Amino acid sequence: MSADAAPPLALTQGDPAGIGPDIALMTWAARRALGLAPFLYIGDPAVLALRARQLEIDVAIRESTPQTAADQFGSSLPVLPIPCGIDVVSGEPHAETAQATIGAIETAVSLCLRGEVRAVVTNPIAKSVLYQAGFGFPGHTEFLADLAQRHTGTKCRPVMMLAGPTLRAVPVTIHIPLSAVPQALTRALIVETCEIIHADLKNRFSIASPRLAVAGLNPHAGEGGALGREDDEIIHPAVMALRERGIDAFGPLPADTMFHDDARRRYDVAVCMYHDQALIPAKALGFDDSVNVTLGLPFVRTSPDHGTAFGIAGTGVAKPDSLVAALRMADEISRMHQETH
Ligand SMILES: NC(=O)C1=CN([C@@H]2O[C@H](COP(=O)(O)OP(=O)(O)OC[C@H]3O[C@@H](n4cnc5c(N)ncnc54)[C@H](O)[C@@H]3O)[C@@H](O)[C@H]2O)C=CC1
Ligand SMILES: NCC(=O)COP(=O)(O)O
Repeated sequence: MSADAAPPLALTQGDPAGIGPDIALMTWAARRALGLAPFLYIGDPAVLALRARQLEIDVAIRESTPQTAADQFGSSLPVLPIPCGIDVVSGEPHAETAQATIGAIETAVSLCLRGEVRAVVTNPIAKSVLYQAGFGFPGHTEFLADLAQRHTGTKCRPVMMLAGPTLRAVPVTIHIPLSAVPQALTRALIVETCEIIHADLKNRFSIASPRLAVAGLNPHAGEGGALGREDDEIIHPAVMALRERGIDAFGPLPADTMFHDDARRRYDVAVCMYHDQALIPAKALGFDDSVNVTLGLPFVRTSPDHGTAFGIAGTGVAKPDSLVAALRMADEISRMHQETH
């Protein structure tokens, strides 16, 4: 790395049988046209080489470190090697690769907390594959918070936000069954989530006075209690508490009418009560270019909004756009963060 160059971004492999390697290769191939910041790929060079042949992408794959990646990025794809230990077949996930997948994430976080990379960008993992290998977290979001906590000794509460050109949306509860949502929703959880959103929209997204639109849980936000009591008894008091703390939160809003074009102009983020309430509008409005960004972490983490897409891995059909958006967002936020520290 030349003396004045910023550290690279870290890009984890994700599930090696998924489209992570495809979109990483496509993104690297378009790096000049897109004006992308250098990234260091953390994963198995053999998987990448095989996928490049399948996709007919002409690329030199070069073993690298955070210190050498930025200089190499123009002429080759820099890789910090973490071998998978088996021959990976596109589209055929295998529990034996789980340790390498997890290892790539752990390595990226360690490097980031040591300042050797600027941000962590993760390719998609298949949760079920990792669960088979004993992975004890619902997804990256919770795992990254645990890693941060282990490194820093400070409690960390992560918040998932899907951010696209026309909508930012946060699910207050994430990967839990729908039937568990009403029990999980508490006034304290909503308030804490909104405080983290408010702080990060100001500090990381430069929104001076973020407006938080809080969704109801039940149809018509409970219709005065006739269609459920959580809206009046949990969500409304949470919104009041937030307003008392000076946060511009409003709601609970009927969720069916808060995502149309005019409604979205009235807020900076939609705070939703469960996974699909947030992710359906986010992906419907911007599947190709939305980014999954984790708020509340002591480092910057972004990810494409989509999953492993095993059915199209190795075919050339996968679009790299959401990964490109995730890399751009990680670059912007981490540069801003460096300037203010
Ligand atoms: N950040 C992460 O690690 C995420 C991981 N997942 C995991 O991914 C796995 C598969 O999940 P699914 O629900 O099937 O969602 P998915 O996003 O992998 O696929 C849904 C549909 O979109 C298509 N698709 C996805 N990405 C695409 C791209 N870049 N270009 C073109 N088409 C694309 C797929 O071919 C499929 O038809 C699951 O195990 C899930 O846990 C899902 C979302 C995020
Ligand atoms: N549905 C979003 C998703 O699964 C991403 O989760 P995470 O791995 O970023 O926690």
